[in-house]
Amino acid sequence: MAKVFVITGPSGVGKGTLIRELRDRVPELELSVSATTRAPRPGEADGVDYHFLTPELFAARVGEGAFVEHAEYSGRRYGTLRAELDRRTSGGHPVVLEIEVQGARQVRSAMPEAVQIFIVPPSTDTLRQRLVGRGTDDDEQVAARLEVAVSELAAQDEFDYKVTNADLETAVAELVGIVRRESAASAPR
Ligand SMILES: Nc1ncnc2c1ncn2[C@@H]1O[C@H](COP(=O)(O)OP(=O)(O)OP(=O)(O)O)[C@@H](O)[C@H]1O
Ligand SMILES: Nc1nc2c(ncn2[C@@H]2O[C@H](COP(=O)(O)O)[C@@H](O)[C@H]2O)c(=O)[nH]1
Repeated sequence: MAKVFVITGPSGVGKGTLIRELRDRVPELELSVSATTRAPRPGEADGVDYHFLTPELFAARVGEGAFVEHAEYSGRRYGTLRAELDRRTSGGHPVVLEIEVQGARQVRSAMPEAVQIFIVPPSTDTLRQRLVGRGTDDDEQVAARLEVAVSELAAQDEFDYKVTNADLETAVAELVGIVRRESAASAPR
């Protein structure tokens, strides 16, 4: 069985950046591409960064039971399509999901064997600086994301692992260690 890793934590903490670096070092690690109703950012491509769905199509897919988990975040919908996850796990390679905390909880119920990792920012100030520095969200969106971050940070002890993303290299090395250790532990002998 393919090992599933959930990487969660507040928006702007560096989940996407860490996963890119992690996949450079663990090339067999597959990324499950999420679905969302938010608009693509400059440079984002459909099917690569997200499956971009209209609100109507997303709702229809929810009705069909097509999602493993889904959640509303900052006024938009996000979710993991069962078909996407099945396709990624079918090769037997480890798979990573990058999702917010409500979705991570749903995955914990549906797939208790999945390894859940919470990424912690060095401080709330640093989180704000990263969100602002990324330049993808206006002031109102940054404030909304920081408000959600407060409750997400309060949930960090629910997760199997906590990794602080202060120095990028240190955090990536920690993630590589977790993925390699957990994958080896579940490999057939
Ligand atoms: N260790 C780090 N040190 C400094 N900057 C970082 C570090 N990790 C990530 N960043 C920067 O922080 C910003 C946010 O990172 P990223 O987009 O990866 O966050 P995210 O958690 O994936 O956000 P979202 O959940 O909104 O997708 C980016 O500009 C990224 O370059
Ligand atoms: N529950 C889910 N959350 C997801 C999924 N894909 C991404 N996300 C999370 O949403 C927020 C906002 O993302 P952004 O791309 O608009 O910055 C962030 O925390 C993501 O991790 C998903 O499939 N399910």
